[in-house]
This record gives sequence, C-alpha cells and structure tokens, in this order.
Amino acid sequence: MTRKDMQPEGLTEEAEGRSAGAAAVVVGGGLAGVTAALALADAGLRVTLLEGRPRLGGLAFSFQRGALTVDNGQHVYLRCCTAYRWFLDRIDGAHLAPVQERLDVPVLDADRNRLGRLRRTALPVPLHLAASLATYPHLSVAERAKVGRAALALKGLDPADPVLDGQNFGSWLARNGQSARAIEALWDLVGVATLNACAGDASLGLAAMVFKTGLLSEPGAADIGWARVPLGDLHDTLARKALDAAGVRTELKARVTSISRTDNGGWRVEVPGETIEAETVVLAVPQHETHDLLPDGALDRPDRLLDIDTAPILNIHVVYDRKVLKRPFFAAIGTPVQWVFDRTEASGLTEGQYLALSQSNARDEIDAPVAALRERYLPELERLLPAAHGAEVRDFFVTRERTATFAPTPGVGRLRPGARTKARGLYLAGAWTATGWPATMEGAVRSGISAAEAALSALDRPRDHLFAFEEAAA
Ligand SMILES: Cc1cc2nc3c(=O)[nH]c(=O)nc-3n(C[C@H](O)[C@H](O)[C@H](O)COP(=O)(O)OP(=O)(O)OC[C@H]3O[C@@H](n4cnc5c(N)ncnc54)[C@H](O)[C@@H]3O)c2cc1C
Repeated sequence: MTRKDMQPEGLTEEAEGRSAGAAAVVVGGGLAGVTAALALADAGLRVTLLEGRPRLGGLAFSFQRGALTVDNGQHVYLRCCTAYRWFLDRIDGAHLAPVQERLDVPVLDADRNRLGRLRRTALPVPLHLAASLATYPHLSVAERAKVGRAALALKGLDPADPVLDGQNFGSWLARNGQSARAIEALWDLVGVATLNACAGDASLGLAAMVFKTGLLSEPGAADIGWARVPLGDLHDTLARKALDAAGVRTELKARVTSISRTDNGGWRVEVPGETIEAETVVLAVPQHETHDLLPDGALDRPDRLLDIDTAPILNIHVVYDRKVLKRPFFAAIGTPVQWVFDRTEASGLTEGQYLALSQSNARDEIDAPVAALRERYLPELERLLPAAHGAEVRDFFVTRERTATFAPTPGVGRLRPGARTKARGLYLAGAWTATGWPATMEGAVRSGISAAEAALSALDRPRDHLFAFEEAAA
C-alpha cells in the first residue's frame, strides 16, 4: 500500500506538513478517543479524530445557560486515577483540577442533623482511615468495628477474578456483617457515586476494584480532585489545543456512518461528504454505536455489546441569591440528596451561590418533571442547609444523562471486550471496554491508552511514551 493510499482526503497543507507516517482514524472525541489520538500522534502517526458533536469531551462537557457555564454533570476523580491525572498533565490542565491535600468528605445526616467526616491521616494503610472510622458518628461502635473487618476482607479479594464479577456486592456486604445503615452511610455513599449503582445491583469485582484501589492501596489514593473550571475548558478547549499541537486533524460535527475494508487491506471510514482511508482505526464510541459500526467478523459475539446496559445520572442545579453552603462540597444521608458541589466560581456566577447536586443511580427520577424535582429537592436542601431557609431560588434546572455509564451489574465483566478485535488494524476504546474500572474518566483514558498501545504494537512503533499503568500506580 502506498503512503498516498493512506492519506486522509482533505488534509490542509499545514496538517499534512506537520504529520508523517502511517495514518490512523480515531472515531469519537470523548476522553477515550482524545487520549488514543494523542497517544498515536505522539508516536508519529498521522491522526484524524472524528467527533459527531460540535465539541470534544463526550459525556463530560459544559454548556452555556445565559451567563452561566454549566457542566452536564459534576465530575470528580481520585488521586489513584493515575491515567486521568496523566491526561490532565498531557493537556496542560492539572492545575485547573487539583486534588485535595487529604481526603476530607463532610457527610451530613439530614434526619439526625449531624455532621460526620470521612478523613484520612498520613498513617499507612489501613490505619490512615482508622481514626476517622472510629469517630464516624453515623455508625454505631459495633457497626464501625464490622466495617473495619469487612474492609480487611475486601483487601483479600482479587478484583480481576472472573468469579467475583458474577457476584453481587450487596450480598457480599450482608455476608460480611454490614447492616443496612452501614451500607447507606458508608458503602453506598462512596459506591453509588463511583459505580453508579447501589451495592445490591453492583458486581463484586467492580466494587472490590473501587474500594481496594481507592481506600486500601495507598494512604492518599482516595483524595478527591475536581475541576475548578468548567469541564469544557479541560476536555474540549485544552484537549483541542493539545491535539492541534500534536498535529492531529480534528473534525467536529463529523458523524461516522460506516467503517469498511479497502481492497488493499486498510480501512475506509465514511462521514457525510468525506471518505477517509487509514491503516489503523480506533473506534472510541459508546457500546451501542460500536455495535452498529463494527465491521463483520471484528468480534465473535458483537450482539453481546447490546447486553451491556446503561445507567442514568441526574444533576440538579440550584442558584440561590446568597451563599448557603460554606464548604466546597458535601455528601448527604437520610435524604434523597447525594452529593452537593459549590459551582459558583467555576460557572462564572458573580452574585449568590450555584449548587450542583449529583444524583447517581437515578433510574427512578431521570424522567421526573422539573416541577416535581423542585418540589422534592428544595425542601431537602433547606433541611440540610439552614442558610437556604429564606434564600431566594433564582434558577432551578436539571440535566439528565440517561446513558451516563454502563450499568456495573454482576456479570458485566464478561461482556466487555478488550482493545484488540479480530479485524487487523481495528481497535476499541471507551470507558465501557475491559479496563477493570467502572465507567469513569480514568477508565476512558485507560481504554484510549490500551487501544493506542495495541495499535502501535501491531505497527511495531515506539510505545515508550505511553502512560504505563502499573508503574505510575505504584
Ligand atoms: C452526569 C455524569 C457524571 C459523571 N461523573 C463522573 C465522575 O464523577 N467521575 C468519573 O470519573 N466519571 C464520571 N462520569 C463518567 C465519565 O464521564 C465517562 O465514563 C467518560 O467521560 C466516558 O468517556 P468515553 O470517551 O469512553 O465515552 P464518551 O464520552 O461517550 O465519548 C464517545 C464520543 O463518541 C462520539 N460519537 C458517537 N458516535 C459517533 C459517530 N458515529 N461518529 C463520531 N463520533 C461519535 C460521541 O459524540 C462522544 O463524544 C460521569 C458521566 C456523566 C454523564
């Protein structure tokens, strides 16, 4: 195959000048696709990134609502999310989404009107959480002791064990002496936000992955990081800047309609108005879109992709005329409210306070009318935040992500394919692929790196520049 055969059509002279070598097309400009595109370009490939929407960032994006810049959903990550942190560094955005110095989560019990803290010390694992657990007011002394024992039992599990994937986390917690209260006030408090499912609906393998890595790998592993700017500043603006600098040709509003083999064994990628040929294709779109675009024979059981269910996340946005919350965020129990973040500064609001409520595992409410959500949540916020009494609500709106994550149900692990397919030169990426992680930004970035690694290895290209999971996590 000649080099000309492999050149994307319509490349500007400038882009052509910057890029050299084999051509790759990445389909999907979420975190997985952007990561794959950067990693391939950094290895010297001539990369075209095709994104159907008018922006990059996929499921983690921002939009304008009048003067307010709103994130579609509050996103956090943990210090143990080493690949996402690498990504932030790579796009020069780490300083805009810093990690708290030490894990510190205020937990408000609405029924008992009590504040607890989940904090860590600098002591080694598992002592780093011992003091906090010993004084956690939302659990009885007996429950705290049992939580400690369950945490140690969890430490002995291997999240990659396929047997665990088929088991139910809720049943495991019950078998390990966890009360309904301990599940609500601790396990689900963390688990629902990270897995997007309650313990009773989650795979033990994925839950073990989250709790082992987050709470039991290193003292600082669960320190929380979040963007102090709109998500779009990171995942769209800075990502685009990095892609441009790496010589990637990025096309927005370019929805791929088909991927097929060329006569010379490469790939033909169709977008309305253009056909692009390439030796390597990374398909970094959600599982259902992957199923629709996947060429015949690429996976043994493509229909299995359709069995990977999705789970919704609801975000409720409230703008008050005054400050009602002093902390940057808190979690709540004894109320439908889950996690609440102060987004005032990030959104550009200059007067009053803007709170974003992140409601995971939101199947029951994802389609509820705004008026019903308003009636339900404003009184709950007043119960949690006394300063909200008498404050004027200047704006109340919701964002609904019906397919926010894949559902981490028991058995989902065997449905998730890896980066390699049976079709030479075609690779899969996306948070839903077999990363070992739940659907997270970390999983998305890892999947993009895995796809690039597989592609570069097949092309016999250097891979030293790629983020190395284990080393960086150590
Ligand atoms: C409300 C919400 C809150 C969340 N909270 C957190 C959190 O706190 N922490 C965390 O780590 N994760 C969180 N997540 C999950 C995280 O956002 C996702 O796991 C991650 O962004 C997925 O990235 P991705 O690249 O795998 O997929 P996507 O973001 O889905 O990207 C796929 C891209 O492919 C594009 N595409 C689809 N079809 C085509 C086509 N035919 N042609 C071209 N392009 C196409 C889509 O437009 C999209 O941009 C949250 C998600 C949501 C929705």
